[in-house]
Amino acid sequence: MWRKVTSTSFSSLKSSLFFTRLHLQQASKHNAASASAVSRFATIAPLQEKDGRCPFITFVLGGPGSGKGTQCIKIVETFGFKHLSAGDLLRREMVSNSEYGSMILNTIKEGRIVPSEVTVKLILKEMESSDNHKFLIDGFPRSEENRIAFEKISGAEPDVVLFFDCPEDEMVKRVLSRNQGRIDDNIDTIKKRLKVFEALNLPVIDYYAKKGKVHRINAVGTVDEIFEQVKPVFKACEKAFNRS
Ligand SMILES: Nc1ncnc2c1ncn2[C@@H]1O[C@H](COP(=O)(O)OP(=O)(O)OP(=O)(O)O)[C@@H](O)[C@H]1O
Ligand SMILES: O=c1ccn([C@@H]2O[C@H](COP(=O)(O)O)[C@@H](O)[C@H]2O)c(=O)[nH]1
Ligand SMILES: [Mg+2]
Repeated sequence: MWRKVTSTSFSSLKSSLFFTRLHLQQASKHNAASASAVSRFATIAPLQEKDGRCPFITFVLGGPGSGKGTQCIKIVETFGFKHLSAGDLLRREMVSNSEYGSMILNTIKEGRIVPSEVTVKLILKEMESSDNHKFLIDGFPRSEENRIAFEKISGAEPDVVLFFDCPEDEMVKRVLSRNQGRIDDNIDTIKKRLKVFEALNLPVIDYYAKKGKVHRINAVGTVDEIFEQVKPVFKACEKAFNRS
């Protein structure tokens, strides 16, 4: 549970983040009590502080093959985040004898989006069990429904949203040469993923852009060139990393 801030020396950024979260958490409690839509999440608890520090949450968004995972590895090395790829969590769940296994397999094959209930549960479980309090949530939220579910259940909003903006032909080229044996790295599924990205994921980016949280990264160039655009985003947040 977030602790109430009493000091007046906090920066406006910090207090606005805190009060956004407090507001969301209060809204979450209210909604959990009153809205049946949320009742199916009842077994998931809102995010807790870790060692007196608020979780620092980054959503890493961009189309298929835009380089999210590649840049997350570099962010982890430089800034010490915990990287949670929603796609990786779903693939792990799929091969773990889970009741959701065949549903996840079929959904990924079709390039569609797994129900929020499943994905949010997996993400929050990983966040709760991590010693880290700085998270890169890669490839999530995929839709407004995902976003609303995450905010309601966790009681938190992202501090930062990275958007890797990449032309479609470059994304297709990268995915087709990825060679990691993914069942969705074929031209038919890629076309579907691109459509889903445009229809459902861009509205999430628009939503956070209106809140001033989106950092657009030009995802064309070498991995190092792209990381040069990413670095200042987190350098500017270093004070916020350890807020309580
Ligand atoms: N800047 C770059 N230039 C060329 N290739 C790149 C670049 N960044 C990543 N790649 C390569 O493109 C492929 C896709 O990258 P990555 O897996 O990071 O994308 P992603 O956004 O995580 O994709 P997905 O949403 O499908 O998981 C990988 O093979 C990666 O090595
Ligand atoms: O929040 C999520 C994330 C992913 N999926 C499904 O997994 C695949 C692959 O995701 P990557 O981020 O490219 O690894 C995606 O196309 C979706 O089918 C999801 O449903 N929800
Ligand atoms: Mg990825």
